[in-house]
Parts: sequence; structure tokens; C-alpha cells
Amino acid sequence: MRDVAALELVGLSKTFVRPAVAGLDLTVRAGEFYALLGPNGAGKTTTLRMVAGLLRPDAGTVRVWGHDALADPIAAKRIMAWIPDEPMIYDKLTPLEYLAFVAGLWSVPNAEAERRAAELLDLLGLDPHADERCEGFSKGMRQKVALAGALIHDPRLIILDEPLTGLDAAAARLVKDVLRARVRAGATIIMTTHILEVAERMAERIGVIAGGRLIAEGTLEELRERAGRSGSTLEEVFLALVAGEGAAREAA
Ligand SMILES: Nc1ncnc2c1ncn2[C@@H]1O[C@H](COP(=O)(O)OP(=O)(O)OP(=O)(O)O)[C@@H](O)[C@H]1O
Repeated sequence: MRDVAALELVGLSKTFVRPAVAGLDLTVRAGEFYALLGPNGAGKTTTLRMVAGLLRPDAGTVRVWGHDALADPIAAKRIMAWIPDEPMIYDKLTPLEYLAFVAGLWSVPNAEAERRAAELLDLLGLDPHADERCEGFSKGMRQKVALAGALIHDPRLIILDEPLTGLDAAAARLVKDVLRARVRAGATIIMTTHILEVAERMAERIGVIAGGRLIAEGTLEELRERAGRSGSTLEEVFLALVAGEGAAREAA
């Protein structure tokens, strides 16, 4: 399995009124931390929703660790986690109850589920609230509960849409630490973010999407070279790449 990509998208397409994702080819290697960047409306969320099985592509293929996610969605979902930008949790449950519920959906054995729940609540600083109902929780606490729920079945591929939006500095630090630890333990992460510093610091490779296509990809150094901006910040590189793509599309 070593050479199998964690995620492979080929020719992925989805049109609403206009094309949102337009023949996207993207490969994320096993064990990497990959950041997906792009301007508003670039097609990032639409892409991830198709990977997570929430939206049917018009064309293209999605492979998750070699499993065809369209033909065999259950096999793909078993090994991945999807954390949307506004995750849903059950207000009437406590974090402990919620984690037990989600673990049950994934058939995680009870003792293992309890061990993982205790570990995640501890890592995310939710311990003191483990037995309080989620209904009174702040946005950041809810996001952390949702993240814990998404990790309870120990997914190999973790897909997050803007996971740090709305988190205070301490919560963002905890979430980043948990994600880094997952990658160290062998998981693969794909994350969209508009916080370019986060992509710069955390991601091994960065993909830039514009107009539903991948316009550039690589390490920060490779992207700098591509944009002809050695020594620049990711923000400068990103803006140069997106502006270049916009000009090329207008000229076409
Ligand atoms: N359910 C939908 N119905 C109609 N149009 C949609 C729908 N979802 C997305 N779109 C359109 O598809 C395009 C891509 O949207 P998407 O949310 O994937 O972009 P994004 O890169 O995630 O943007 P942002 O950074 O603003 O979150 C946009 O033009 C958007 O208006």
C-alpha cells in the first residue's frame, strides 16, 4: 500500500450554474499534510464535498487509498474523516455521549472507543466539559467536539474545511497540535484555509485552486520559483499566482 495515494482526483467536475470544479486533477500522497488554497469561489469546498461523498460529481473519479469513492463509498468513508467549516453536533448530548454515539456508528469496540474519547477530550482541552450538554458551548468548543467526533474512528485521511476559523489562539494551537500529531502517527491531512501563515507553517505541500482547476502545486519553495518570487511570503506568491491565472483566463 506504500505507493498508493491517500487521495487521487482525476478529471473531477461539477457545474452548478457555472462550472465550480472543472476537470480537477489532484494527488495527495500518503502521510503528507496538504493545504488547499484558493480565492473565494475557487471550488475548494465543492471539491471536498465530492470527496466526502456529499455531492455527486458530474464527471471524474475519486480514489481514497485506492478505493473508488463513487463506486464503493462505504469503503472510502471508513478510512476518512470530513470536518466541514460549520460542523453539526447533537446539542442534547454531552461530548462523552456524542463521542460514544459516533464511535458506535463506526463500530469501534467499546473499550477502544472509551480510550480514544478520553484521549481526544484531554488533547483538545474538553475534559472539564466532558459531561456538560453541548447546547451551551461556544463555537470553538463545538468545533473541537466535532473534530474529536471525526477522529474517533482513527481515520487515515482527514479532510478539513477551514478548521481554524473562529477559534481563539489557544484553541487554534490545540487543534494544530492534534493535527500535527495525527500526521506524525501516519495519517494524511488535507485542509483548506484562508490563513496563509497556517499553510506556510504546517503544510508540506500546497495546492492552489482557481476557477475549479489546480493552477499550481508544490512546496512553498517550489511555488516561489513558479511565481518567480524567491524569498517571498506565501501571501505574495499566492496573490501572484492567482493574478497570473486571472490574466491568462481573460486573455483566452
Ligand atoms: N449548492 C450550490 N449551488 C449553486 N452554486 C454553488 C453551490 N455550491 C457552490 N456553488 C458555487 O460554486 C462555486 C465554488 O464554490 P465553493 O464553495 O466550492 O468555493 P470555495 O473555493 O470553497 O470558496 P470559499 O473560499 O469562499 O469558501 C461558487 O461560484 C459557488 O457560488
